[in-house]
Amino acid sequence: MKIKLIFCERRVLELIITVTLNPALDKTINTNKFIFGQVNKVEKSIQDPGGKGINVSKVLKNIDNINLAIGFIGGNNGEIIVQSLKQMGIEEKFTSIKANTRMNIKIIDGATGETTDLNERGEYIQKNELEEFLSQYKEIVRKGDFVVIAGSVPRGIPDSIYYILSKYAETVGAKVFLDTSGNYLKEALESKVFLIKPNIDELEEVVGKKIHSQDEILDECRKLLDSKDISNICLSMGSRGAMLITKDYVLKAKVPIVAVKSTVGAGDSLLGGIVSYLDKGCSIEEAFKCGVAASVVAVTKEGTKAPNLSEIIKMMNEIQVVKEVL
Ligand SMILES: Nc1ncnc2c1ncn2[C@@H]1O[C@H](COP(=O)(O)OP(=O)(O)OP(=O)(O)O)[C@@H](O)[C@H]1O
Ligand SMILES: O=P(O)(O)OC[C@@]1(O)O[C@H](CO)[C@@H](O)[C@@H]1O
Repeated sequence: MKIKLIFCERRVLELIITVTLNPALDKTINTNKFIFGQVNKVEKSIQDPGGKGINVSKVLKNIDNINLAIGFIGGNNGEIIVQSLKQMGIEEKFTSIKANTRMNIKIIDGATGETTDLNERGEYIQKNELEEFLSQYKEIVRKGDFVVIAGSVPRGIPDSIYYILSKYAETVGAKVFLDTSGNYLKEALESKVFLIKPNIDELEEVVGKKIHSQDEILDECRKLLDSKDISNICLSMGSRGAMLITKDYVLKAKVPIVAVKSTVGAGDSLLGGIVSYLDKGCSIEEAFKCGVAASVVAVTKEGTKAPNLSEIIKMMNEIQVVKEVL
């Protein structure tokens, strides 16, 4: 593992930075059976700090990777998130905003195991708040860093924001890991990105067409890798596992059948596991296996909870990664 000395005023070596512009306090509501349009009895509800970058930070912390969480935070919900991160021992340097950070509701139907997400858009970010964040970002990100940019973007911020952040990282020599969708993803792909983690819907959105088979997935990913400056596409496919596609080969991983408690944050655990093991100096194959294992453990946990190291290592024994040369 790279030795990293922290912080924040004087930091010496490389760092993993997670960027969550639109964090959320995730409220998970468990019902025995969720019936739309009727009164539903809540069996249990819990709250977790959430937002995709923050979830990646939680995984990294559990696997012992020092990392710094940044983005926007405000109000009561923001305070709860910051306190939770402190308790977990996660370093943060969020930019304070006037508005309250959003709350996202996750409804779990105990009968089907399905999750329904009600995600708020996130309040407006003021111009001065964005400027403060950008100047802090530029102070923090340095050569050799891993920058994980993930999730949606709150109102008041241009579509080009992830392009701006990624281009800056490229300029200073930091590696970018990106997990977002829509225009934010499309625009960011005009910069150099080390890895993107779309699900099928997000991939279809980027390539502008429906994808029906695995051959088509590989074709479309190869076209994307040829036309953009992306090194790796990690495609998450829910209970069908994941693939990691490069110009030369594809890694395929199936996942075991597990008792699912909540799928929220599974994709973030996949990304977190990959980033963690790459940071420890492992090969992309090992890192991918770690990510897949982390994501499988994540779905067995209630709410938006991150898998821990021993659970991930145990699960890695059950994940087979097959490599096919393209
Ligand atoms: N039902 C499941 N059983 C086992 N593993 C699962 C299941 N659902 C998801 N996973 C694992 O989690 C990974 C990520 O899941 P998914 O493709 O749903 O991510 P996502 O769409 O990015 O989700 P999110 O945005 O909520 O994190 C999958 O590639 C798989 O490894
Ligand atoms: O609205 P976004 O930013 O796309 O997604 C937000 C979110 O659903 O993503 C995480 C799970 O991946 C949750 O913690 C959080 O509520």
